Amino acid sequence: MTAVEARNLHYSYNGTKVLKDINLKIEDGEFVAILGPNGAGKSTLLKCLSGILRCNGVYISGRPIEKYSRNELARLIAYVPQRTEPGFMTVFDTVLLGRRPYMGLRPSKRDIDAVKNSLKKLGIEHLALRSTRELSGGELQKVGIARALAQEPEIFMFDEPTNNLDIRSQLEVMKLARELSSEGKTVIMVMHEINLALRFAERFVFIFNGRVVADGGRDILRPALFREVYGTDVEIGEVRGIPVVVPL
Ligand SMILES: Nc1ncnc2c1ncn2[C@@H]1O[C@H](COP(=O)(O)OP(=O)(O)OP(=O)(O)O)[C@@H](O)[C@H]1O
Repeated sequence: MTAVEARNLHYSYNGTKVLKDINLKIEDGEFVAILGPNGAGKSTLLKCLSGILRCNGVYISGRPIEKYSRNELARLIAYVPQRTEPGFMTVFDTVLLGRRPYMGLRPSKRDIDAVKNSLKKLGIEHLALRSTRELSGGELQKVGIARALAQEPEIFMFDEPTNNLDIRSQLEVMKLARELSSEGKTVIMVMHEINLALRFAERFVFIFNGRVVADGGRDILRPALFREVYGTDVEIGEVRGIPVVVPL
């Protein structure tokens, strides 16, 4: 079934059009990387698809996004922003916020367990009682991802989740995303690290000047596409069977 769909999606900020006629159909369990240069409209697209920005033409499981209540949407979609803002709460309580769509006045054992499991998955249990104001950029990034896991949604939308992460943590996050997708969750990830995208995602959507200019599997990744979208020459090779893009 189609998890997320955009039909003739347009979006403007103060009269300036940044998304133009976007048509996309993302199926349940797909792992899609959204790629493209700075300012192309990737984050805006993710915000439209997640309901953070109100746009016409977004459908979640075949139903217009505006027909869902906030709570319904929060059970379906977890959106992880580019930057998780630090606050006065502990890491544990911040991740517990992901349980809000399910929680009554007090967290249940199920809520607590979901938080503990998410912290464990991200390898940050030792930070549970630290204030989020005392974390490094990468640690904070992991807190944002843990909060999304605790939310137990059907669809994950990540905006550059590997930002601030060291190479080992980058791999862990990408493996986690692939695991989610193999469990049937839909993963939509805005990212710049083309080689990580190539290795882990199964579909690539390139945004350029607010439009989808390419959409497909590894076979669409040709040097001509990189020249068109990024204005740079690349060579596409392979290491241990994994495709690698090298800018020249
Ligand atoms: N809140 C806003 N108000 C006005 N213009 C905005 C706003 N947010 C983004 N823009 C503009 O919209 C365009 C698309 O921005 P967006 O953040 O979607 O790009 P992006 O592809 O995610 O870029 P990056 O890779 O640099 O994160 C840019 O020209 C940006 O300056």
